[in-house]
Amino acid sequence: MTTIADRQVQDSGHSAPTTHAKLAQWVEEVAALTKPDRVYWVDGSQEENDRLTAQLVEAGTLIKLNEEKFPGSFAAFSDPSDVARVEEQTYICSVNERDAGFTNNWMEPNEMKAKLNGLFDGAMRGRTMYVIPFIMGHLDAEDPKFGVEITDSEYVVASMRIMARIGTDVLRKLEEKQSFFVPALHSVGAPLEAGQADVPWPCNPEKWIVHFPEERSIVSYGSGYGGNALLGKKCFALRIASVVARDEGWLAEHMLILKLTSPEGKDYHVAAAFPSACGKTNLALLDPTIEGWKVETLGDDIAWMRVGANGELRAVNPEAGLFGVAPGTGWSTNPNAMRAIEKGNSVFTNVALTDDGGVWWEGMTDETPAHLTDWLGNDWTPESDRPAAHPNSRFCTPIAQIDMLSDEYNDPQGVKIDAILFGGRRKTTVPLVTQARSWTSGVFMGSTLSSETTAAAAGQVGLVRRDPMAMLPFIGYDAGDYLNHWDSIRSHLAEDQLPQIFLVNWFRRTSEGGFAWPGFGENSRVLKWAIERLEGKADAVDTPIGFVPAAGSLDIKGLDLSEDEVAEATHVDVDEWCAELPGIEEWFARFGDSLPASLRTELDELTARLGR
Ligand SMILES: Nc1nc2c(ncn2[C@@H]2O[C@H](COP(=O)(O)OP(=O)(O)OP(=O)(O)O)[C@@H](O)[C@H]2O)c(=O)[nH]1
Ligand SMILES: O=C([O-])CC(=O)C(=O)O
Ligand SMILES: [Mn+2]
Repeated sequence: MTTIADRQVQDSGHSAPTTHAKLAQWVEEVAALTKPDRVYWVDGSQEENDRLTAQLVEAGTLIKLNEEKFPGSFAAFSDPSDVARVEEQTYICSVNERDAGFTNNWMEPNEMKAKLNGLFDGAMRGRTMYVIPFIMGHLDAEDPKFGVEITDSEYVVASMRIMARIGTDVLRKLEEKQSFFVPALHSVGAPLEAGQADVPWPCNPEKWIVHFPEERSIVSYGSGYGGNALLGKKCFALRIASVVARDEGWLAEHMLILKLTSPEGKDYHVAAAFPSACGKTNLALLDPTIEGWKVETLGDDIAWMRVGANGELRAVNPEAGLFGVAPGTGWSTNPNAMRAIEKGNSVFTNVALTDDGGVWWEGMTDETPAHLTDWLGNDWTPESDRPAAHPNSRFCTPIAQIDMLSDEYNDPQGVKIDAILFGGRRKTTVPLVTQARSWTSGVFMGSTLSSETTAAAAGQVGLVRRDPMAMLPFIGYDAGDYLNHWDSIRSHLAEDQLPQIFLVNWFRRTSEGGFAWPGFGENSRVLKWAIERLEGKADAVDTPIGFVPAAGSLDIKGLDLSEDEVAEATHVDVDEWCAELPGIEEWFARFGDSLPASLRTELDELTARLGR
């Protein structure tokens, strides 16, 4: 049988079908180290994807879904130990330890490289080594940001094809100017000895997700899971890009981007940073419940923002797909995501299977199917005492399948950001929405953002931790330098172009324990209030933490909430905020000298306003 790799090598006549000298050399070096059976250059075509996914079905990694219900779609089930990002094993190996900062793990680069060289020696034995040229952002961007991922996982190839622009077009563009590319090396760390049978989800108990910020390179070992293995996403577009952005004067952020049109036909753009599994995809695909307002999607996870010619903040989404949390995504909460998913061409990971070859997860439909195969492959019924889908199960779907995708998604110039939201998952203290008094006060809100941990990362869930700008696991350099960088962006923005900053919390609980705010589509009411603040229309109450909606200023028409219940969601409890202060002091103390003075002043002023 001719393997895919053989065919490609025969077609092109040589093992490195590129005129990019550095790339050819790197591929050769990696092949010599990892010793794969074959090297294959990914072209990104549909035909190639069909072959690869067929191969994955044969290997048992993918299950082909019911073609009528989910055309061209597949389900994958990971090893139960490989279901989320591994922050403990994620490293920023800057030359100086100081530059990794206290929020990152650090190891001396040469020591790390020696360790990785040991692990990668022969790591791809028995497997195919895939070379995936990719770009984050637009091919015709002014300064295109290229990457090349080398991986021994077909699942990664199929997923990267959805999440980024990949393949021959990218390679040709890369060759044109012999451009720089971020080398991103990935192996599942499971070489096959002669005659050894493969498993459906090869991975290694030992995992390393490593970034070399000065070199702008990435090495990932042992995991096949999304954020650990699809290296264009968190590793490149956030950790490495944040370093590039610091050096080049822009921002790489964990933010959704949406376009909002008011009943008067005025367009606004909002970027919002919430930690993993805290509502970005849901807000980005929001179906407004209020009359006359329209939402369109630009991005659901990552925003690259730079200062435009008129001193405005402009954002692009560098990704091409959604890698969304499945549980909680349903016809009642997020119909736009459901419609995009139904169009097919998707890869689902760790969801449950229905008996008719479809997928299901908690919250997808109001009615729970009577029988499922759960993500671990066991029979499942509504009586089972465990979730059918893993809490961090995901759908991976082309962004172009979103009906409400804005045309502006395709504009390499991006969109002008009018408002920035920072949000977290807090049961108490943080009101539904608060407008910052100023840019600096908004940066303070971002820098002290707190949220309960979720299933998106390995480890205990539900612990409150500080998560600056929702970037805690993704800042590729010293966190104090990062806050200083945010602070400094201010001086490049024109006074009349400054985005307004808001702090939001969809997850506050009532005294009875339920959500104080219905969330999802109803969050359009909060967006409306924010925009009306920009327009100078909505009333607000000046509180110690910022401006919150005055009674009656939040549109609750048609909502099954009383004014008292709205007050419970929006009120500022001074005692709760006073109790919050020691934690913020402790958090700031960790920055030492690198904390921007402006944020220290903000905290002092907040403390004074709270009467402490
Ligand atoms: N109560 C409530 N839950 C929400 C709301 N928005 C999202 N969620 C839930 O939060 C979880 C994560 O939502 P997502 O929108 O996928 O989060 P994300 O920030 O895109 O997550 P990542 O992809 O990990 O970065 C899902 O289970 C949602 O159902 C909301 O407004 N209210
Ligand atoms: O990176 C991932 O695996 C998924 C994701 O979007 C996040 O965790 O923020
Ligand atoms: Mn994310």
